[in-house]
Amino acid sequence: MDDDLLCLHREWQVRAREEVLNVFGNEKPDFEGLSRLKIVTMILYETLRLFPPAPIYGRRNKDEVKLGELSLPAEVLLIIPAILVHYNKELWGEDTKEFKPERFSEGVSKATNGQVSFIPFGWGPRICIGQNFAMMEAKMAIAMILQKFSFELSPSYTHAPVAVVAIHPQYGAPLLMRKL
Ligand code: HEM
Repeated sequence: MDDDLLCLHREWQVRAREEVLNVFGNEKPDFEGLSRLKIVTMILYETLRLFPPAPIYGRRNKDEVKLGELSLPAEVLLIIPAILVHYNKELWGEDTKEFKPERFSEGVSKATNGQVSFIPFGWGPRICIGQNFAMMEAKMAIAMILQKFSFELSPSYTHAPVAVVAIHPQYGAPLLMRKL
């Protein structure tokens, strides 16, 4: 999904490549450098907002709990619609459907005004244990691709995100890669 969005928004592909080349040149990305990638991180967050791989997930409350005016008996299955939260206009503004990595230019808490409105990895004590690993892995893959290739969507691409367990492009995302 990230590569697709960088094809559709070439200006962000250019900005991300500039950053990657500034930080690593043609050297292999290392952990310290990956932590300094700001533009790439903004792009990743915005991609996770628009296309959260886990669009909904469930939680079961162990004991009876009061939630605002609701009283939930024990063992109720709660479905958390992360994708609806990510597209909520009250939380994100009228441009919620647009790809705008600049929302995250000052980090997640600024982008969300301190609310729990960005939840691609869940939230609270059971937040995804692999989130840092997943972010590092994605940054490394993107950095290595950006160092060596420019890319655009193949004309055969059809935009058809589908959720079967995780959100992914239904017909794949064929890219045309050009060696730099
Ligand atoms: C982009 C990649 C990933 C996304 C979007 C993601 C998303 C999530 C979400 C939403 C949850 C919470 C589910 C719930 O509350 O029911 C979760 C939990 C979890 N994730 Fe991930 N995840 C990702 C990558 C990974 C990776 C790479 C690992 C392992 C290396 C991992 C391991 C786990 C584990 C073990 C839990 C359960 C934590 C617990 O219940 O205490 N995830 N993940």
